[in-house]
Amino acid sequence: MNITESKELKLGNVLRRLMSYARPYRIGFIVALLLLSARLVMDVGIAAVQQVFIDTINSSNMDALTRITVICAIVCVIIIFCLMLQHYFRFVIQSRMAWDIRGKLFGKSNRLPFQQVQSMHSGDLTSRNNQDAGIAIGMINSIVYDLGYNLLLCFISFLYLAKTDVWLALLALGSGPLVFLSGRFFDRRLRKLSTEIYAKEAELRGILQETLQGMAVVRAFSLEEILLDKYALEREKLRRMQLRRSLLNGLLWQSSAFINNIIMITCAALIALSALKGGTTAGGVLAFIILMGRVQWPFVHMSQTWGSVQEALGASDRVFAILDSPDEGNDHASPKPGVLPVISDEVAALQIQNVHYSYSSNKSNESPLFTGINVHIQHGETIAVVGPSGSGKTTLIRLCCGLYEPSAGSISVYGKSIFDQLEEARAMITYVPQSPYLFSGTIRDNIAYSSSTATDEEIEQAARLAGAEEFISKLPNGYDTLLGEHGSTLSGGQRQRIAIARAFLRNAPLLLLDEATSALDNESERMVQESLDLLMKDRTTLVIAHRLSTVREASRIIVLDQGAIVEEGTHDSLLERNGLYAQLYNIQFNASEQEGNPVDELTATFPA
Ligand SMILES: Nc1ncnc2c1ncn2[C@@H]1O[C@H](COP(=O)(O)OP(=O)(O)OP(=O)(O)O)[C@@H](O)[C@H]1O
Repeated sequence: MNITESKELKLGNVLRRLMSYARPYRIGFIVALLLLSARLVMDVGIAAVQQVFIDTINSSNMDALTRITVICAIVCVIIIFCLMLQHYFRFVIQSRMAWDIRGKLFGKSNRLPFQQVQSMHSGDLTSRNNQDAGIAIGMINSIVYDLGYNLLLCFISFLYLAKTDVWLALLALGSGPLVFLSGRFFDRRLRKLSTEIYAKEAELRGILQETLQGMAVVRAFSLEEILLDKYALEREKLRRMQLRRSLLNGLLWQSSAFINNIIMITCAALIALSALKGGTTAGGVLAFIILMGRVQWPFVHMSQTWGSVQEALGASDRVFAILDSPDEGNDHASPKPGVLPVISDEVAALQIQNVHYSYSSNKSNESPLFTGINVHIQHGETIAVVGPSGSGKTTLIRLCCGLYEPSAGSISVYGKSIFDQLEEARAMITYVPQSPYLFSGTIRDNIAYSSSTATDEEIEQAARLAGAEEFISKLPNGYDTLLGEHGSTLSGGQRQRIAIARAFLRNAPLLLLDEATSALDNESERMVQESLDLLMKDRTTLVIAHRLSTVREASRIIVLDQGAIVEEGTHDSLLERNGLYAQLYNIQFNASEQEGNPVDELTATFPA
């Protein structure tokens, strides 16, 4: 199932699943429900007390009046204390449940197939985690506490009314289902509209997020107006949807209130008539009218809050669409850090066998990128992948990391299948992407992400090997310097060296490297390249190569074109062959030499 198309789940199913989040807090949940009975005493008691007050005033009994007043005051204080406690319990439990479901969503987002996450906007995932999860948990609490309480109130009030006039009590009760059913006409529309509104809100959040992240480009290209218009257009669509939802909610509320009021007036007139005939006292009429409201209220409340329940169901559908998605790979065992298979020359370091892959899930629409690609790398080899832009170099590396799942074929790392033994296979890999991703936090944390058990000495050793020590020591707090978002307070070369330090610390036997093409100044370029050379030493490496030096020194070069390996060999043999590789080489380097610019082996880049 595509995550973005949420499936409508049955109400019972949603409630059961959401209630499972209350299980760890069941004692507090029950205590909160018991404390709620204080409100029941207040709501039913107030009618009884008013009846007694009026009848006592009519009989002019001053002693009884004083006694009742004092008892009422004491009971009131106790009730208020219980309700405060109930409110506290309810808040704590609700926030813990929301915390738990958000934690589950966060964990799940990290295990979803990479391609699925790529197809979603990060703003959408953020919305599901923050807003939708909160709304879903809020619904379950409001159903259990408010609806549960109101139904109990209805039952007790009904018993009290039946004591006065059983037929009128039944009439008041009978109006309830009528009120509730009148609102059901709007259910489906409200739920569908709510799902659409949450998706649109997520989209808007995404636009905002993207604009903030790309602020430098926005300013440099003066995109402010264009983006504002785009935002305003989507905002207007959202406003209209919200307006439609509010109209539907208004209709739902008013239709239930209308039926309720008609029945209320009829019953009030009939009980007043009964009092005139001596059937009850003035206090009895007052108590009857108050309690009749209590009997009808749960249905009115249910009918009106049913709209909110439909909205919350829309949010729940979006939350469960994530939680119900299968994890990436077929390996559902927990990771076993540090359990590396024995490396032997008999087992290929990387074996890509007959792999087929297409970005489109609907294969008839788009021709596949790979149709049976084979790569075999022995331990210790360095294989450079070159090819024109869009030929499939990055996709190949991502397939090796298990980020994408091929439609056919197999990939194994040191004998471990990347799909059936994903965690074990990944433990053998270090992936250094073209643009390093740094998290907010300290430099130390950022290096340590690749090994949860690393000591400070090991982290510093990794930084030293990556040539990062010098600039880190000049920072105000050294390794404990806090980085800005995505490491924005560091230069491009410094960020790359932190990423290389991470790779040293991980110390996995297979290095998957996407060489950076971004222009660094010659000095930074040289330093980064030296660190990378050191990293590649004694490791098996599959590198998307851009530097001439990397390509020249590779044990083998694979030339990709439109998803197929069109040439394979060493630098000299491929030049001799005079095919695509020689063509790419000549465009870049011969031309530059002919123009009188000698090629710098370290910094010269291969075309992509
Ligand atoms: N997420 C994606 N969804 C759909 N198509 C994609 C996606 N990523 C890449 N492609 C397509 O797959 C093909 C190969 O892309 P890939 O990024 O692997 O090429 P590349 O050789 O690494 O290119 P470059 O050197 O420009 O980085 C391209 O045609 C590209 O448009």
